[in-house]
Amino acid sequence: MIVVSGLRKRFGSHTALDGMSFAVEPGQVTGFVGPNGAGKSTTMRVILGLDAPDAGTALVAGRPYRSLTRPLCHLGSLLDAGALQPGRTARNHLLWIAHSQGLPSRRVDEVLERAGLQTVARRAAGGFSLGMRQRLGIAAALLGDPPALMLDEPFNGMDPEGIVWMRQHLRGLAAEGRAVLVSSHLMSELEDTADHVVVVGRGRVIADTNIAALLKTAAAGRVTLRAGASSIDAAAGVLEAEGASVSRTDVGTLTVTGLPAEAVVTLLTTRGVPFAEISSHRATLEEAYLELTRDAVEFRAATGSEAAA
Ligand SMILES: Nc1ncnc2c1ncn2[C@@H]1O[C@H](COP(=O)(O)OP(=O)(O)OP(=O)(O)O)[C@@H](O)[C@H]1O
Repeated sequence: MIVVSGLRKRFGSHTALDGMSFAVEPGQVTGFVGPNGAGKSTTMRVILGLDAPDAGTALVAGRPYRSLTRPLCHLGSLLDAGALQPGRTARNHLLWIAHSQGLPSRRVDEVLERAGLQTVARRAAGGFSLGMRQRLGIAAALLGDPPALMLDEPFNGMDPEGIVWMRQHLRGLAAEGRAVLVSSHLMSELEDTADHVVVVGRGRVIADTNIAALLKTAAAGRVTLRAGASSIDAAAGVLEAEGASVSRTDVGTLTVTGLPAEAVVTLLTTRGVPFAEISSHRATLEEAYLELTRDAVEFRAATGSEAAA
């Protein structure tokens, strides 16, 4: 388990971490999401002891990472897939790490197979695509068979097949009981992958929530109604008269809030207003993310100005 408490870190006058606190539980994939510059990589570097915080603590298995005797057996990490010696083969890259940590060579062949890299194991890693380097980084993170894993933007550079592989792989690692922390600046990348999400902005946590609960709240009370051009206005009028709020989201489509789907069906049927389809809205993770951060005015303003810059 990874526990981060009250981390603060300044680079000159810039505050990168402003009281970052969260825990990564075993048996689940925890998404670590926020816009560029939100402090995700800095947090991960602090967890690994690569950056020293000005305040706060980051503990792995109850201790600072640097004080662990065999750190790779407690936490496997992938921060920068490009950090390898280009002339070295994938297998030799892993052998070098394994031997430096007193791990047996057989682990190298096991993780190569797990990452789907057996056929390219004897090729120089310098010729690998970014997606293959990500796989090699994951193989390295697994060498010590650690109960916790931490991956910074592992979907970067992956083709669609690689993304599917990565999602299944992360889910498999969590199913084995490991605590898996995965950062991304795109909430949608974590669809069908994360069980839990820690949303960050400007160096602090905006939300720390279970994905299922988040999607349920985001979708709560929204109904999509499709009707023909001749009845759509009548449908809107009937529903508004009952206190619902109605907005036109597309031609022939209304989004209704304030009335459950069953009530919308009953009302339109009893008033004789024809409709083609009524469905409860299923929120996407991206929608839930936007809803979650809607009130964080400072965060949204920062995101906008950063985007403009
Ligand atoms: N070594 C450093 N020196 C100066 N500023 C830094 C340094 N490392 C990070 N920062 C700044 O700290 C802030 C947080 O950066 P960080 O890389 O942790 O964000 P991030 O959420 O990982 O973003 P990204 O998705 O772009 O990787 C940024 O404003 C960044 O410019």
